[in-house]
Amino acid sequence: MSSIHQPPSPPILYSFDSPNELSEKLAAFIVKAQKEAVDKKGRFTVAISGGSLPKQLNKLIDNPAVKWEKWQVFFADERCVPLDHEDSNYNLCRKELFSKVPIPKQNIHPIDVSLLDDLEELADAYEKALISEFAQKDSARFPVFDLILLGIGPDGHTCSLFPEHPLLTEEDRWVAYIEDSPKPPPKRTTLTFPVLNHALRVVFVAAGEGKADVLSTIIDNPEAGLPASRVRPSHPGQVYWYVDNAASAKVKYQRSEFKL
Ligand SMILES: O=C(O)[C@H](O)[C@@H](O)[C@H](O)[C@H](O)COP(=O)(O)O
Repeated sequence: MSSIHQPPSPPILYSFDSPNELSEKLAAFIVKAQKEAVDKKGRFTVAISGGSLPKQLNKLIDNPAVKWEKWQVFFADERCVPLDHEDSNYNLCRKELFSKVPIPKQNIHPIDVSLLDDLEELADAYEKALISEFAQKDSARFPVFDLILLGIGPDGHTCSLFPEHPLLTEEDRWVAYIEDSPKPPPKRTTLTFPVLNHALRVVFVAAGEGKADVLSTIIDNPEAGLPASRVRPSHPGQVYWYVDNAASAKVKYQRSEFKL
C-alpha cells in the first residue's frame, strides 16, 4: 500500500471533567473505531500499553457493542518478565480487562517468554508475530494498527521510548528492546516510532494532576522533543488526547468539543 506522506494533522485534545467521563467517551471512540475497522477488514488491530491505561478501559467491560472476537491485541510495550509476573503488562491487562470480557485467548499476542534470556531474539520473535498479522494482509512496509493506546510518563516517555535514548532514532525495526529502562523493570520490548507513526489512530490517555506539567510540555512545546511529542502519524493518521481537566490544567492548546 503506497502511503502518500501527508503532514501530520494537529492532535485532537479532549479534556473531560472526570476520569469516569474520560473512560466513557474513550470506550465510545474505541467502539466506533472497531466498527470502521471490522466493516472494512473484518478485524480490529490494537496495541495497548501498561500503567494506568488498562484500568481506564473499564467501560468496555459488559459493553455489548464490543465485538471481542474481531480484536487482535498486541502490546505497545512489555516488560521482559514471565506472563504471570506482577510487572507483566500482559498480566495487568488480563487482570483489569481481558479476564472480564469474552476475547478469545488466541487474539491476545504476548511476547514469547521462552526467549527472555535473549532480548534480540525476543524482539525479533515479536516482530515476526506482527508481520504474520499485518504483512500478509496489509502489505505495508510497517504495520498499520487501527488503534494504538498509549500513556505518558512524567519524563514524557511513551511505550518504552524514553528521553535521550538511542531507541528514539530507530527507523527500521518494528519492535526493539531496552535493557536500561529508567522506569523499572529495566528490560522491556517496545514498538518503535515508525510503527506508532503509521497507525490510523493513536490515543494518548492521561488523567490526574501528576500529568499536568509533562502534558503541557508534550502538547504546548513539542520542540522540546519529548518522546510522546514525536508520535505524529501521517500516513494518514490522527493523534487524540483523552485527558481529564486535572491533567490538562496547564495546557494552552485548544480543546476540541467531544464528538464521534
Ligand atoms: O509499560 C509501561 O510502563 C507503560 O507502557 C508506560 O509507557 C506507561 O504507559 C507510562 O509509564 C504511563 O504510566 P501511568 O499511566 O501508570 O502513569
